[in-house]
This record gives sequence, structure tokens and C-alpha cells, in this order.
Amino acid sequence: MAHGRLNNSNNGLKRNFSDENRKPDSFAKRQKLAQHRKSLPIASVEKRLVEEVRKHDTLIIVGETGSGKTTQLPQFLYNAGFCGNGKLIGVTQPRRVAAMTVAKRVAEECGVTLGEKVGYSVRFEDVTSSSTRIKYMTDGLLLREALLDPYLSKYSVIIVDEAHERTVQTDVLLGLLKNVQNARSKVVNNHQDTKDKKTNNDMQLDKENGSQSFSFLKQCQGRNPLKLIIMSASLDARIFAEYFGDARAVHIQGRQFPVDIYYTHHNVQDYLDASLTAIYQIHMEEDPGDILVFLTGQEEIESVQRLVKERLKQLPETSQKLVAVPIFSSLPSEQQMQVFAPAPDGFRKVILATNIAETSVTIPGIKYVIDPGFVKARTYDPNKGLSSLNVIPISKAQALQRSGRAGRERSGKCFRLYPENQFEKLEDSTKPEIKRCDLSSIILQLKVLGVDDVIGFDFIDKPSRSAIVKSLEQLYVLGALTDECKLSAPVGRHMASLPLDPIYSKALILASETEFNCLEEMLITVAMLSVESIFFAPREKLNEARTAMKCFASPDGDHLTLVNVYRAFNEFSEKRSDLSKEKHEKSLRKWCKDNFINSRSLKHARDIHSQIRGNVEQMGLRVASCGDDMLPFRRCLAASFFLNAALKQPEGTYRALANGQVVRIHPSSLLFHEKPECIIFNELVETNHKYIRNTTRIDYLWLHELAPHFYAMQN
Ligand SMILES: Nc1ncnc2c1ncn2[C@@H]1O[C@H](COP(=O)(O)OP(=O)(O)OP(=O)(O)O)[C@@H](O)[C@H]1O
Repeated sequence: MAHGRLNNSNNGLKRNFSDENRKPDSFAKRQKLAQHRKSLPIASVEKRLVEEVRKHDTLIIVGETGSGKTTQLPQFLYNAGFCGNGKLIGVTQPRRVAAMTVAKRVAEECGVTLGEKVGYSVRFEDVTSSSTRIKYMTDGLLLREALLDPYLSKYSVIIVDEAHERTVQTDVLLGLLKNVQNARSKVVNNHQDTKDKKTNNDMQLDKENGSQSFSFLKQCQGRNPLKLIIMSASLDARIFAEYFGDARAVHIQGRQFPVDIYYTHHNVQDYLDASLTAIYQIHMEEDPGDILVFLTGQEEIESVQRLVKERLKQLPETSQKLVAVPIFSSLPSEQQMQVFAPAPDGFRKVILATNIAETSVTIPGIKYVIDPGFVKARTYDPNKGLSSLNVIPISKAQALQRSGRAGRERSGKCFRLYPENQFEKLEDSTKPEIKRCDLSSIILQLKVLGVDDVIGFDFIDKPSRSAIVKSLEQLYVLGALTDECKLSAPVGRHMASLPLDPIYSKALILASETEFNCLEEMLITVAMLSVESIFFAPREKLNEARTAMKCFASPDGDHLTLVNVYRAFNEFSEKRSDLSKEKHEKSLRKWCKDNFINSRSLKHARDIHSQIRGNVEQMGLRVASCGDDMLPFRRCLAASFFLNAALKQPEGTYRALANGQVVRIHPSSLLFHEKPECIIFNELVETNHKYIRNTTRIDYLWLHELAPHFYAMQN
């Protein structure tokens, strides 16, 4: 194997409780779990940690991956009495898969049914009950809870786990928690004063840090200060300590099992190819144990999955076989959970994952990690007003987290597919998402939370003023904000309540208007645009794939084509509805395969469709179709995506009208050859050129007619 051994990291909607959630509990299993808990590095500092939490309202905990932070600390605090008076300990995770699997593990360790003392709550799935005291959840979910309960009064402790990820949700949550903490301490202090003065008045708390309008007229009885704990294996404690007024930081030493780190001698040309080689070398040369490979997205994962299968045929007969299991965020939850199941007898499991498996999770059986060192990240350029999805190198913190997925049950090995000097050049930590994302969605969320002065909001890392202003402008031209920069009603409120980018939420609202009357088509479009790659075209079958695509192609472009695919699939599915469930599903998969359509993506789009259809119906919007005449639908696309319109240049490139950027139609787009005069698009991808994807032909004059407020400003 082309790796040199260099160092060793040893230094350093209510769901019913289903049967799978029932108590484990043979006595032997309980004993084994208890023993395991005692052996974790964090176990030896339990008392000290509890004391630190008692003494300090905010605590930062840095401890190595696998030291026991996520699973053990909430149990220590529960046992120490932090859940008195029915209060809860809330633990936030950046991702739902972590919240779900960690809760399951902690319930097992406590010997309880998941959903009783220990539960989890993620979007669309709430496995908690009135007896839940330790609640794992996504950071986004806690933000939503803050809408209903601004003091988060049912929590005595909130643990923000994996804070190093610095997702935009985590950053906003930290700002909010800081305010809640101040507000609750104030209530407690004021309550004391009030009691001293023997008055019994309600009181009003206004403006925390001059930024957030907490105007609650509430009775202060029964509130305690909020304990806040921020945790990670790889965070720069100083930044968080400073933000929380010189907060206390503690470090937990040691990990349970060593992980040896290996680097390549040279840069690899093609990291997918190098990953495949590494998989097979481990399989042929190394001891038993499953393999976890970090890739950047669904497309890469699916192509490596196919190649693993193909190459398997070329291998000599070995005693063990190999099975590849994918995990990425748009995979349905049940399929994601398959990576946690043991490999079938006689098989070695290779998990092909995005960074969804990078933090917090323990995947049983993993002994080897392959880390090509890349991640797909969305970046936003506020000056150009365009966001793009790019594959970029990971940070050192991410590399550490990835290697930390091994060494959790026994010693492990991590193969980094880059030289050590390349590792040294990586950024220490990941650039906070809030510094590189389109802020319009989060600004809408803050507005709903009552934060009107977004520029003055106390962010841990402030986004640039120009990025905030640009997003405010964008929300204003979309009609979500009033002239006074307040959330408009009903449009802004409706937009904020949909779990979509504001531009897509607005498209749905517009499509319901009588002028367009095409909400049915727009729901399909938005659902199909929300998933990765509906079409797949393997290199060796490119021509066949192109011919298949022609059956659905619309001369007007990609959006209408996506609608055609969705409808053709539904029609086929209905025709076969008399088949048994199993046969029905098999025939649908075959239909997808024959038509070069990614069945997983289409299934995901159908799930999103039914969810957002439910949302818009609840809002009272009329779901109707424009019928065979697609002109109103194209006009509605122009009215919705006028910010992403582009005009053809003499040399065949396009000029984006909102910012003057020169862009090209992506070869995968139906309009690549035809190049109409004026188009709208939905995505910008930057490779050797700036490419736009998902394009539809429109009439330039519609822009002035349908978005005069914007195009008048431009002229
Ligand atoms: N679902 C699980 N199945 C088996 N073992 C588990 C599971 N979850 C946790 N463990 C065990 O408990 C240990 C501690 O896990 P925990 O998630 O608490 O560590 P951590 O310090 O939070 O790690 P990280 O920083 O990587 O999130 C793991 O190393 C593993 O041995």
C-alpha cells in the first residue's frame, strides 16, 4: 500500500415507540454496558465535571473523539439532580442521524425504552414523552422550539455538541442561547428583588444586548438560570470562551483506543480511484473490520458503490466478501440506518459516507477510515448574489473528526489520501457557514424569532455587513420584508414557515395566484430541484442515457422536463398499482433503471413533494394545475426566479442580469445546444467555468412585466 506509517494519534409528529426501541436487556448486556461506561476516559472525571457545571453557568468542554462526552455527560447531570422539577437536559447535534443514534445508545445504557427517560426529536419525528428528561435533537429543532417558548423554560441544561462544525444553525442558536441565558438570569435576579420588595408584579424584559426584542410579559416564578455547555473534540475553546464573557473551559484527556494515522507519499491524481485502491488493499491485506470512506456527495458515492461491485468480480476468491453501504443526507432515514446494522456473515462492510458520518456517530464494526480529504460545501458570494456548490479541502478539525470514527470499540487505522505536508497546510478549523452562505433563510428565521435588528444581533462570528444587507435586499425584492424591514404578512410569514430556500417558498406562493394557477407544477419542480441528480448517465452508456432522456425532454428546458419525468413515473406507478407491494416496487425500480433515472432521488423528491404539499395546503393555498398549456408555468418561473435570469451574449455565453457575471449553460442542461436568448436558472456550479444548471427559456420582456420593482431598479 502506498502509505507510510508516520504517526499515531494516540498522543494526544409523535411517533409510537416501536418494538426496536424496547428495552434491551439481558442482565449480561446491562453489565457489559455498565463496564464499558466505566472504562471511558470521561468516567474518571465525572465528579469534577458535575462540580464545574454547578459552579459555572457556561462551560466549554473539549475532549478527544470517543472519550464519552455525548453519551455520558447528560447521564452524569441527570444523576446529579439537574432534572429536578421536571426540567430537561437538551443536547443538540448538527445532524439528525447523530441525534437519533446517540439517543438510542443512551437509552440502552440507561436500560430504558427509547422515548421514555431518554428520547430524541428531529424534524418530522418526535420520540419523546412527558417522562423524557434527556432529549437529543438537532440544533434547528431547538431553534424552532424557541419560537414557541422564547425562554426555553423547560430546559435546565442545554448542551451544544459538535460546536466546531459552526453550522449556521449552531451559530444562530449560540446567539439565541446567550440571550436566553441573560434573560433567565435577569428574571431570577429580578424575582429576588421583587420578592425583597414584597410586590407581586409581572415584569417586562426588553432588548437584550440592544439587539433582541425579548418583550415577554411573564410571571417570573419557577425560572432557573440556564446552564449552557458547549462541546467538541476539535474546537478552539478561546473563541467560545470570549463570546460567553470569559467562560470556563475544561479539557478531558485521553481516548479509549488508539488510531494509527497513515498518509500517502505523494498527492493522488484521482481521489475516487485512490479510495477504491485503498478499499481493496485493506480488504486483501488487513485484519477483519469494517471500512468507512468519506466522499463528497451522492453522485460520487453511487459511482464508487457501482465500482466496488464491479471490481469485486475481478478479485481472487478470498474467504471474506465485501458489501458497500451508502449514507448521505438525502437518503431516506430507514436506509441511512442500514449502515449501523452488522455486515452479513462472511462479509466486510464498506460504508460510503458524506460528512454526515463525520461527527458524533459511532458505527459499530468500523476499524478503518479512508479520508480523501475533501468535502462539498456551499459558498455564497454576496457581491455577485450567487451561491455555488464546490468540492474543497477539509479542515484539520474535520480530519480529526473523521479519524475519530475509528478507535471507538477497538484500535483502528485511518488512511489519509494525501501527504502529511498537505495536512499541515489545511486550515485549523472549518470556516463558519454563516460567513459563506446565503443569509436570507436565517434572516427570515431571526425575524420570526423577534430579532428585527439583524445587523446588531450578537453573532459569535458576525457575517459581513454587506452579506446581511444583500440578503435583506433580496428578501425585500421577494416581498418577504416591508419597507420598514419587518416581516411582511402574509407573504413573509408564509415564506418563513416553509422549510425551503426563500426563493422556492416565494415560487410556491406565486404559483397559487390566479394569474399563474400552476401550484401543482411548481410543487413538483421545487421537490425535484431539492434533490441531487435525478438523471444518471454512466460514462459507458452515455448515448443510451441521452436517448432515454429525450422521451421526457421539453424544448422549453429543464424545469418542464423534470415535471414530465415526475408525471410519467406517477402514471406508470398507477398503472401497476394492482401488483403486490414488492412487485410494484420492483417494477418502479426497473422503470427508473430503464429510463436512466435515479430511483433514490426520485423517491426523495416524492417525499419532499408530499411534505410541502401538506404545508401549502395548511396555509390555505390552492393546489391547481395549469393543464397542457405551460405558458403560465414558464411565466411563473420568470416571476419567481427573476433574480437568476441570464441573457445570451454574441459569443454564446450568458450574462447574469442581476450582477453581470459571465456564465455558461451546463452540458447536462437541455438547452445546452439550443442556447435561447433569455433564460432563468437555479444553480451555479463553478469548475473550470461558471456553469448554470436547471435552465428554462423565458421571454426577456416578462422580466420587466413580472418583476418591475427589480428590473426598474437595475435600469
Ligand atoms: N451506538 C453505539 N454503539 C456502540 N458503541 C457506542 C455507541 N455510541 C457510543 N458508543 C461507545 O461509547 C464511546 C463514547 O461515545 P461518545 O459519542 O459519548 O463519545 P464522544 O466523546 O462524544 O465522541 P465524539 O467527539 O466523536 O462525538 C464510543 O467510543 C463507543 O465506544
